[in-house]
Amino acid sequence: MENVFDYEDIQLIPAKCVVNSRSECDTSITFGGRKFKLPVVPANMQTIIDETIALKLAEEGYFYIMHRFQPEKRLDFVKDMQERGLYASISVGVKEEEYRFIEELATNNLTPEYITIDIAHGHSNAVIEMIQHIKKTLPGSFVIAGNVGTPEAVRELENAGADATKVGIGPGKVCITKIKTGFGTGGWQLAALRWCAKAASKPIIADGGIRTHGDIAKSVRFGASMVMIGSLFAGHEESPGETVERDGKLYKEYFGSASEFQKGERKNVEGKKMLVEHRGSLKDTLIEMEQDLQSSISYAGGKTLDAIRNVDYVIVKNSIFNGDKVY
Ligand SMILES: NC(=O)C1=CN([C@@H]2O[C@H](COP(=O)(O)OP(=O)(O)OC[C@H]3O[C@@H](n4cnc5c(N)ncnc54)[C@H](OP(=O)(O)O)[C@@H]3O)[C@@H](O)[C@H]2O)C=CC1
Ligand SMILES: Nc1nc2c(ncn2[C@@H]2O[C@H](COP(=O)(O)O)[C@@H](O)[C@H]2O)c(=O)[nH]1
Repeated sequence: MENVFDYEDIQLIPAKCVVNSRSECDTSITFGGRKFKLPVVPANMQTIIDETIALKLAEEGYFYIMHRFQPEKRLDFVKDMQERGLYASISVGVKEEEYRFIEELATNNLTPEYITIDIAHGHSNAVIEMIQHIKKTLPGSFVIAGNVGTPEAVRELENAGADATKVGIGPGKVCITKIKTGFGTGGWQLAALRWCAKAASKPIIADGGIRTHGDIAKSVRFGASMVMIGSLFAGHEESPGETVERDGKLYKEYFGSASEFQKGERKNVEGKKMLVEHRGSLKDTLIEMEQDLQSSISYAGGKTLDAIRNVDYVIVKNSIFNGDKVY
C-alpha cells in the first residue's frame, strides 16, 4: 500500500461554495433501501445502544444497529419494532445457537430489515457460512458483515452474499486488540478504509476511531457509506452505561464488547472500560453532527454528501494510536 495515514493526518481541501447557507446542504444517505438523516450509526455495543435509543433513532429517521448481548430479547425486539411500522436492525454472532435464532425468526415470519454479523475477526469461514445461512433462511434481510480490514476480506464477504461490509479491526477507543495482538487497522484506519473501499462493490461501514465530527466527512471522502461511532455517543444522558460521579463531575461508563465487563470473565479480553465525560442529550449531538456535516458539504463545494467523495486532500503528518493513551 502506498500511503498510510489516519484521521488526524488528513485535511480535506475546500472547493468553491455553491450554497448561500449551510442549511441548504443535505446530509442524508440511502442505505439498504432506506433513507437516513445522517451517514452515522451508533456502535452496536451495550453501553451505546438499548431498545429505547433504537426506537427513538428509528422514529427520528436515523440508522441504528441493536447489539447482540441480550440474545433472548432480540425476537420480541424485532416484532415490537415492526408492529410499530419501524424497521428492525439487529446483530448476531456466529455460534451454533445463532443459526437456531435465525431459523426461529423465519418460523415466526419475522424478517429483520437489517442483520449485522458482528465478530472481531470477520474474514473467516464462520462469517461466510453465517452470511449464507441468513441469505438462505431470511432472503429479505440486508446483511452487514464484519469486521474486516483488507480488500480480500471485503471481496470474499461480498461474494458470499453480504450486502455491506464493516471495516475496522482495532481502531476503537476501548479497543486493546492492537496492543494485545499486534494486529489491526489501529493508527491507519482511514488508509485501510480507502484500501478496502477501492475493492468494494457494495457499501462499506467505517467502524471505529472517530474522534471528531470532521472525521465523519473524512470517512465519507475515503469511501464510507456509513460511519459507526462508539465513544462520541457514550456520554449522553440516554446512554445505557452507568453514570458515575468523580470530584463533582459526571461521567458515563463505556466498555468494549470484548472486555471482561461484557464477557463476565477474563478470557480472550481485547477491550477495556473507561469513563467518558457526560455531554447532555443524544438529540443535541445528532443535530450538531448534522450541522457540522452540512458545513463539510459546503466546504466540499456541493449540496449533498457526494460532493465530499471527490475533494482533494493533503497528508499533514503520521502518528499512531489516534491520540489515545495506550491503556
Ligand atoms: N472491531 C474490532 O476491532 C473488535 C471488535 N470486537 C467486538 O467484541 C465482540 C466480541 O467479538 P468476538 O470475540 O469475535 O465474538 P464471540 O465471542 O461471539 O466469538 C465469535 C466466534 O469467533 C471466535 N473468535 C473470536 N476471535 C477470533 C479470532 N481472532 N480468531 C479465530 N476465532 C475467533 C470465537 O471463539 P473463541 O473465543 O473460542 O476464539 C467464537 O467462536 C464483538 O461485538 C466484536 O465486534 C472484539 C475485538 C475487536
Ligand atoms: N478491539 C475491540 N474493539 C471493540 C471492542 N468493543 C467495540 N469495539 C469496536 O470499537 C468500535 C467503536 O469505536 P470508537 O472509536 O468509536 O469508540 C465499535 O463499533 C467496535 O467495532 C472491544 O472490546 N475490542
